[in-house]
Amino acid sequence: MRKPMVGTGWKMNHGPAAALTYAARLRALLAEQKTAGLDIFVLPPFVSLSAASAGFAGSPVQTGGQNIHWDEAGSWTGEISAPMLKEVGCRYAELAHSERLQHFGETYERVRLKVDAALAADLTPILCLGESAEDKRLGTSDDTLRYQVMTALAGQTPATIPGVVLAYEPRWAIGQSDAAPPDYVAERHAGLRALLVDLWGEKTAEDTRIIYGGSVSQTNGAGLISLPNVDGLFIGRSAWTPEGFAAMVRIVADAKLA
Ligand SMILES: O=C(COP(=O)(O)O)[C@@H](O)CO
Repeated sequence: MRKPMVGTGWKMNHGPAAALTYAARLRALLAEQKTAGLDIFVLPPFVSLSAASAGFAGSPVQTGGQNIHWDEAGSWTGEISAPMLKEVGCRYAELAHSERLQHFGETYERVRLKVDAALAADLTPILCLGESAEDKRLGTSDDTLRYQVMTALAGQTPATIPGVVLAYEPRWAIGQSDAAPPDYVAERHAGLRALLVDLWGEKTAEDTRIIYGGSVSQTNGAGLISLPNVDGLFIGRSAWTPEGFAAMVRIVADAKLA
C-alpha cells in the first residue's frame, strides 16, 4: 500500500519567526484531526528550516528543502547541500519545481545528480514533473513526462525508485484559479504509473507514490485526491495558512483513511 501524502511548498514565504508561529498553530489544529497513516510535509525557505524543524519536532509534520546542490560541500556560492538539509532535520528535498526550471535554469540532467545526492543523504526526493501549455496544446504531454522521468531517474533501480516521490504538476496549472481538470489529471497519472511499470516493473510501480500539485484548493481537493493513481496533494497558496493546510490534511484523510 502506498502511504498517502499531503504537503505544502511555502516558496519564498514565511521567515523563521513566521515559521514558528505557523508550526505552533498547525500542530494545535492537527492534534484535533486524523493524521496517523499520512505523510505530511512542509517545505519552507532555507532560512526557516531550522525554526520549522524545531517547531514541528514530535508532530506528524516533517520538513524539507525546496532545492539542493548535487555536491556534498565545496565552492558553490549560494548553494545548500543535501547533508545540510539533513542536519537541520529535513526528511525531503523538492527537485525540479517548474519555477526553478523557468527562472533559474534548472535542467533534468542536473536534477538527476540531485536525485542521487538526496538519496545518498537519506532524504526523500520530491521530483516535480510537468508539461508546458505548449506540450498540452500539441498533445505531447506524455512524451515530455517520459523524458523528465527517464532523465532525472536514469541510473535508479527497481529498489530505489519507491524512495522517490513523483509530483505531477502541470506547469500551466500552477498559480492559477483552478487545478487541471480531473479527467486530465487521471490520464497523466495513469500514464506515469504505466511508465513506471514499463521502466522498472509492476512491483516498483505499485510501490511508488505519485502526487498532484497545481492550484489545489479546498474546492477541488476532494475530487483530485479521490482519483485513481493520485497518492497525495501538493499545495501552494491554499496551504500557506495553518488553517488552510489543516483543511487540506482533512480532505486527504477523509478520502484515503478508513
Ligand atoms: O507550485 C505548486 C503549486 O502552487 P499553487 O499555488 O497551489 O498553484 C506546488 O509545487 C506546491 O508548492
